[in-house]
Amino acid sequence: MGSESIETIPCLDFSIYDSRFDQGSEEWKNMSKKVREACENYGCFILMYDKNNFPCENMLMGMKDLFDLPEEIKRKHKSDVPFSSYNGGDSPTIPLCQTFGIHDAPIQDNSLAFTNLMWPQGNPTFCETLKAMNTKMVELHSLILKMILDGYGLPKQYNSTIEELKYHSSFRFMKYKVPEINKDCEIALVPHTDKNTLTILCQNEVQGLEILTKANKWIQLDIPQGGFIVIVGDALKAWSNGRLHAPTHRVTMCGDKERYSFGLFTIPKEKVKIEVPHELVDDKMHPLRYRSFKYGDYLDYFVSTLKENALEAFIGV
Ligand SMILES: O=C(O)CCC(=O)C(=O)O
Ligand SMILES: [Fe+2]
Repeated sequence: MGSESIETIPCLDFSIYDSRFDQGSEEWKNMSKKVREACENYGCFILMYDKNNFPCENMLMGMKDLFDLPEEIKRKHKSDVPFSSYNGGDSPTIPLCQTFGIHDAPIQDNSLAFTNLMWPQGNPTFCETLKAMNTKMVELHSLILKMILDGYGLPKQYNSTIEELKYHSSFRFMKYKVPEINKDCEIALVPHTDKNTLTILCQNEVQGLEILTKANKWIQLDIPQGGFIVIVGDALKAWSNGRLHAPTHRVTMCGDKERYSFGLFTIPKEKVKIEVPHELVDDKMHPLRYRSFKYGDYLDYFVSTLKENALEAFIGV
């Protein structure tokens, strides 16, 4: 055996942290430092939550019913927002994966409109669970982004930047099919970085998410029940002058059980300029890596080129 140690993604216990948590306390500062370090070193971490606060089990149950609906009903979900319409698993980038994206679902009408489109007879349980899950996940995004600000010791004036970085959200449902019988394992979602600000995902008991480390090694995540995975996206990486890492990740399906995951993706306001805070730039260790940009322009660029290194190509100094 070699002496190489296997890297593990940090696991942070957030069960006592909510929006009412004392943000000046030592505990808060310690956790902010751990969040910052995890996001710098890995671009992701596992977050253990209080099960009483997040209706994950109910959401996973509801989404099984959603994916069991007839294809012609699911196809009714169409959206102008990129990657949000129903995708039935026939895309080359997501060969085994079916997805729905609901843009700005916390706005009550969007959750209701989506539910009523899928279940014209109504499905109040699904709708209420979606709204509750959304609200809680948006709160968690705010908490983590605040911790990142505090982890860098940035002044409060940047709170408004956080608001802009998480201005929109997309709630996404994913179902991964089992690989064909003659295949052991199959890539179900091709390697990519998330283009948004921050992603928080929850899954059923079937693992499959893999992260490429900075040392260029794929590691399989083992996300426990009661845990989310938090992933830094390109927009947050750019804002942080590349100090936070946006990890390449993929999903590999093995075995004979379907995988379900859902997540909330926060997305910057399209028209606002994303600009690296001057506090995160210095001549020696952290020279400026990214020019300021409008997020909407970056997304257009990515959608039209689908370049793997879109961020560097678009705004790299
Ligand atoms: O399903 C997962 O665990 C990962 C999904 C993902 O990476 C994405 O939708 O961007
Ligand atoms: Fe992703």
